[in-house]
Amino acid sequence: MPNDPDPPPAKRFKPGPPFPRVEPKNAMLLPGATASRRQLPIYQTREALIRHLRRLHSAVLIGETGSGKTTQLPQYLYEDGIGRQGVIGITQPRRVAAVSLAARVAQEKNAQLGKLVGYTVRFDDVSSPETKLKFLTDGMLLRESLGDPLLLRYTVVILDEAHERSIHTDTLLGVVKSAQRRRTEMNKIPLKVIVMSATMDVDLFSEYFNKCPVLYLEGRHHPIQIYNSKQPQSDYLQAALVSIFQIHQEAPASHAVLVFLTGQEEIEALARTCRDISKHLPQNCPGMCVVPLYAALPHTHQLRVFQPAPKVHAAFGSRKVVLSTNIAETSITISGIKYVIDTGMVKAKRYNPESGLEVLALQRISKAQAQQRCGRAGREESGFCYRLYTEDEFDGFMSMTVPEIQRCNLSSVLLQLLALGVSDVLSFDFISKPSPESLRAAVDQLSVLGAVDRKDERVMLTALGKKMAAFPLDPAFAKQRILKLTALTPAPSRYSQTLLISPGFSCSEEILTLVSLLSVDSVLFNPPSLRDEVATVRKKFVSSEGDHVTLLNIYRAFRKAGGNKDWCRENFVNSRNMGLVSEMNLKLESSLAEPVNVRRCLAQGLFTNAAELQPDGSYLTLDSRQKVSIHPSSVLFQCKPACVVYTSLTQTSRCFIRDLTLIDRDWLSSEALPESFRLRLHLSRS
Ligand SMILES: Nc1ncnc2c1ncn2[C@@H]1O[C@H](COP(=O)(O)OP(=O)(O)OP(=O)(O)O)[C@@H](O)[C@H]1O
Repeated sequence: MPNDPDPPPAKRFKPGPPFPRVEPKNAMLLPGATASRRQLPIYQTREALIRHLRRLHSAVLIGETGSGKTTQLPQYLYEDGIGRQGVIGITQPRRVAAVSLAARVAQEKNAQLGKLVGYTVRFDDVSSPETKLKFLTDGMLLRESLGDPLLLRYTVVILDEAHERSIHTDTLLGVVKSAQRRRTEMNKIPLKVIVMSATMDVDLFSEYFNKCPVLYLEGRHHPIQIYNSKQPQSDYLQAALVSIFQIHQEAPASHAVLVFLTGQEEIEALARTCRDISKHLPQNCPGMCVVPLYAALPHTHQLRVFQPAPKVHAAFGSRKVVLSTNIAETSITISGIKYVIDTGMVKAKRYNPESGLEVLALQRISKAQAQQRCGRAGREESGFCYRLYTEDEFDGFMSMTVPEIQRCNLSSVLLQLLALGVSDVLSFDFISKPSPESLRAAVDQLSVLGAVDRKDERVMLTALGKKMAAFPLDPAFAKQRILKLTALTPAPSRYSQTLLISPGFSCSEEILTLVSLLSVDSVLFNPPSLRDEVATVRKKFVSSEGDHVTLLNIYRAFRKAGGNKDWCRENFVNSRNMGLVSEMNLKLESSLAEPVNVRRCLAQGLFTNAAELQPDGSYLTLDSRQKVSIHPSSVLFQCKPACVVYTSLTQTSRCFIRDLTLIDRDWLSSEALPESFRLRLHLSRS
């Protein structure tokens, strides 16, 4: 470790109050409970819980992180014969949680994964007709509801981690509530709904489900000692680095560390620094195995966090240090984690309905998130949480995270609701209403795309809109031959336009392929430590026309190589994710369309995402006049093109545009684009 003037954590941090601990009382042994299951706090209340839940239609369940809600409650219900006529579905905001929880519960039930206990997540369905306990992402259940609005396959739906308030959870809450009511009205098997979390606004949820009872689970399995920084930290990354190495030099190697950071680049950079520093530590220090975890990481790599650290140091063992985004914040148990380091920061979506811009911006977490982060320690034994912010700073955090539905573009959600037959989408029973401006902006956008018609105050799905809604990607993917895409998530609605107009440019195959490539998890590996090597091998694919054409070149080469794994490794291509796109029957032939057609089509489809070079070298978005910069990962980074369209916008130190295509500004004057946009374009030029 380089000269480090900071005192050890115990001196830099101030202890906060420990989590309360409830000693287990004498409990009756129930069938199906193994010793470790019986030790969880929820076990003490099993009988009472079941008694209440047997008669309740809806309930809110709140209990400490790690008390056993997610892994135990579904098993209790099943073991006590509740909901056995159908499936007990447990939703999770994230895929990695759904998969790891299903694996844990299957193990506890001594069952083969995919039989009694299974999961369904994007691209991966490990369930069968035998599956009674099914873990799934809330997005997947929402998808299922399109084909089965009453959710008749389910007898119980447990909405877990409801405090996260993702757009899918909030929409699902309304869908589940409506299915429950309609099933009762139609005398069908009732649907039991249980909303769970350790950190939620219980009154809000109880009120929403007709003032249903709130069940409190008392007790914490293992104590967690929280320490707050004594001083505000000006550089949370540096503070995290110092804390990691102080723990590393003081604690036994078996004590793993989990650090919460904000995004891929930050994580990869810190991982590199940690690996470099750990090489220069004294001989008697344990080895360090740094494991990154973020959404864009291939799924198999994500699962590495659950494995023990490989023995890199024969004599002193090696410590697992997990560097993660908020993907590890809720639900999951990572074995060995004794220490959590919480930077208090997160990258979250923000939407401005006036500009139509949706950006990812760095911000402080909420108190609920801080508590969830803490709860990732102390799961197998007592733990510690080092918060890189002071108690005063913590007091200033918002208590709950602002629901995503109030800070993102709503067009995909509205389209799904319309497809579900919701007659009045603008007054849909959302648990927290989105702003009228966002709703109006979403309707406007769908209307520009031809997905909806407006009559008076009513919004109706057009025949085209119905087709669009059949696909989870985005309204515009309504094309029969990509039916296999049904497992993808919604992409920004701006792709819609692109796909719709692609036949006019004779480049439907290219655009379909592009949208798929941009919608699956990253198809390319870009390890920062090998940046130069990656740049060298990618040179042969790079097009001066931009990232989209470059991506198509890589895809074509992948198909030509027959998806060969060695080829993928050499070219830093993620063979699994690329293979998924290829399996979708996107047989892109080599010279179907001229790249210029693809670019023209992208320009017209993504017209709201156009940006123009300014005399001072910066870029301004044409629609909302926002200052942006080209992200260094773009092949156009060095070229300073005059005008581009981009796929996404990320705000970190600056507002970066990513995945670009070079365009001619005049293409944006096309009659096909809305009059209002052309007028604005004209004004900006004059
Ligand atoms: N994969 C696992 N490996 C080891 N122990 C596990 C695993 N999953 C769960 N556990 C044990 O079971 C306990 C309960 O986990 P569970 O996910 O059911 O709690 P929870 O109350 O839902 O927590 P949270 O609110 O954090 O999701 C954990 O604290 C841990 O002791």
